[in-house]
Amino acid sequence: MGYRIVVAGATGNVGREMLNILAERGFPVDEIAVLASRRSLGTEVSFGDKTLKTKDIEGFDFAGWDMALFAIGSDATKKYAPIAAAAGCVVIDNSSLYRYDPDVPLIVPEVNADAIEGYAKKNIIANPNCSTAQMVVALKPLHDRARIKRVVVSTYQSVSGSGKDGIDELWDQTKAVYNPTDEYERKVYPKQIAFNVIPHIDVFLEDGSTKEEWKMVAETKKIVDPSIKVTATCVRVPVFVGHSEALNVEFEDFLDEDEARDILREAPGVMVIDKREDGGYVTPVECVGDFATFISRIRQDSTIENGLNLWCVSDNLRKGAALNAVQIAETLGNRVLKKG
Ligand SMILES: NC(=O)C1=CN([C@@H]2O[C@H](COP(=O)(O)OP(=O)(O)OC[C@H]3O[C@@H](n4cnc5c(N)ncnc54)[C@H](OP(=O)(O)O)[C@@H]3O)[C@@H](O)[C@H]2O)C=CC1
Ligand SMILES: N[C@@H](CC(=O)OP(=O)(O)O)C(=O)O
Repeated sequence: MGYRIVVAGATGNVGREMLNILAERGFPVDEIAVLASRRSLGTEVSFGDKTLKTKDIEGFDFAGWDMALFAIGSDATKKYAPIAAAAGCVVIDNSSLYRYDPDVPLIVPEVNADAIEGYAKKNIIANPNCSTAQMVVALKPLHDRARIKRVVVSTYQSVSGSGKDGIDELWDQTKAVYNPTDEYERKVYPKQIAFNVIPHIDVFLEDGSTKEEWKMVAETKKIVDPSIKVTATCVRVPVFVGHSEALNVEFEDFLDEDEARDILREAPGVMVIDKREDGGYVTPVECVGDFATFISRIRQDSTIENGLNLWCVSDNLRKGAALNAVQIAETLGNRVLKKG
C-alpha cells in the first residue's frame, strides 16, 4: 500500500520538480492529485511516464489524502494549508509562512530528521529557504566535529529562485541586450539582471539587511543550533538554475582542511569535488538536475584562529526546495505514517 499525495503548485518550477523527484525516487504513490490556481485548470504536467491534468485548488477536498506538498507562495498557503491540515492531510510547505512558528518543525532530513515528530501539533512541516538548505547540509557535520561559532556567507543566487517570472526576465533581458529592438518588461528585479548582479533579494529590513539574509540567520539557528551566529549577503546573479555560496566558517576547535574534506566526503547529501587544478571545483550549471550539495575550494582561513573557507553549490529547485520536500515526505512516511 502506498500514499495518496497532493502536489499544490504543480505548474510551477518547484511543483514540476517535486513531481519529477517523486517519480525518480520511486516514492510509493497510490494516487496523485495535481493542483494550481484556476488559471491553470486542465494544464498538463508530467509524472513519470504519465500526464496529469491540473485541478483548481479552490474547493479541492483534502480529506483522505495523506500528504500535500505545497509550492504556491505564502499568500495562497495561508489560505489553503490550514484547510488541508484540518482535513487530516499533512502539509509539507515550501513557502516561508510557517518556518519560524515554534509549533511547526523546519526540516532538512540530513540534519534534523528527529524534529519531524513535532509535525502533529499543526499537521504542517516547513521546508527551508533554498540558500539555507544547501548551507546547513554542509555545516552540520563540521559543527558536530568542531562546534561552529560564526559563519560569514555570500550567496550567488540563480533567477529560478524567483519562480517562472525570474527565468523569463533574465531570458528576455539577455535577448534585448543583443537585439535592442526586442521589448521586455521589468517585473521581478529592481535593476537589470542580464550581465549584472543585484545585492538585493526579498525586502529590506530596518537594520539594512534583507529578508533573505535574515532567513539564512534564523533558519540556521532553528535547524542546526541556536548558538551559531550567521551573517549573510545575498546576491542575485544571471544564472538560470543553481545557487552558489562562499562560506567562511569559524569554529571553537581547530579543524584541519584535510579532516574537513574527509568529514564532508562521508556526510549525507554532500559530494566533495575539490582538486586544486583547472576545473577541480563545481559551478552552478554543473549541479543542475543533481540531488547533491557540492563542496569545493576547502581551505584554511589563516586570518583567524580556527577558520575554514569553502564553496557550496546546489540545484536550488532540488535540494533548495523540491528534493528536500520529497525527503521530508519520505521521512514522515518511514517514521510515522508507515504505509509504503
Ligand atoms: N524556487 C526556489 O528556489 C524556491 C521556492 N520556494 C517556494 O516555492 C514556492 C513556489 O515557487 P516556484 O515554483 O519557484 O514559483 P513559480 O512561480 O514557478 O510557481 C508558482 C506556483 O504556485 C501556483 N500558485 C500561485 N498562486 C496560487 C494560488 N492563489 N492558488 C493556487 N496556486 C497558486 C502557480 O499556479 P499557476 O500556474 O496556476 O499560477 C504555480 O503552480 C514559493 O512559495 C517559494 O517561496 C522555496 C524554496 C526555494
Ligand atoms: N528567495 C529564494 C527562493 C525562495 O522562494 O525563497 P523563500 O521560500 O524563502 O521565499 C530566491 O530568491 O532564490
